[in-house]
Amino acid sequence: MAPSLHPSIDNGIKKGDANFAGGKLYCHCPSNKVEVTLGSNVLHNHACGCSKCWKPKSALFSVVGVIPTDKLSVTANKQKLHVIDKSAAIQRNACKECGVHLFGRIEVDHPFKGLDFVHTELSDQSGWQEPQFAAFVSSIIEQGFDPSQMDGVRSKFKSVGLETYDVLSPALMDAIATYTAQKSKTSSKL
Ligand SMILES: N[C@@H](CCC(=O)N[C@@H](CS)C(=O)NCC(=O)O)C(=O)O
Ligand SMILES: [Zn+2]
Ligand SMILES: [Zn+2]
Repeated sequence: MAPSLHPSIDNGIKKGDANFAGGKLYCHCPSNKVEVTLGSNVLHNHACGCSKCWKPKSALFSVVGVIPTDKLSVTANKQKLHVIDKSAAIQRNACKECGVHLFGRIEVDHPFKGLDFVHTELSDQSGWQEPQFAAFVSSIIEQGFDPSQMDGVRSKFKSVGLETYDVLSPALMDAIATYTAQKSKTSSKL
């Protein structure tokens, strides 16, 4: 059997609702769940193969999107959250009990500062933006995936309509490079 990329991708992608206004995310604890309320839909939702993003059990990829920081609030059991790696650019706030990542926040100077990273599968509502592309695909090899099986992974993504990249999508890489150019004041010379 082919390995699971992610439960929301394996059997084809369900389109989101352009008018969806947001909803709640919950951790996996059976009780006293951490609850996060999102005041809008997410943007740039995508599969991520990196080793740092939270993924459901037996999935090779995470599915993660972004939302402006001011649209996110922790509305229950905030005391159960801790930052798993304080040295990372994305401060991933995870539940101490079940390990689920509720949101990742950028506190340092960074092109994506002001955006929080969230996993909409932690919601029981539908309408969230569907995954748009797959990022950090080759990173799954670093976590033990057999490199000879990568063609199968990339063709599976393509078969459900997702382009694959080994870093981020061209649009996001351009946004990062634009930020870097502006910061080093080189953009005026081009
Ligand atoms: N190959 C590395 C890639 C890690 C990486 O760069 N992840 C990206 C996508 S989430 C990132 O922006 N990380 C910033 C961070 O984790 O703070 C891994 O799998 O650990
Ligand atoms: Zn939990
Ligand atoms: Zn990642």
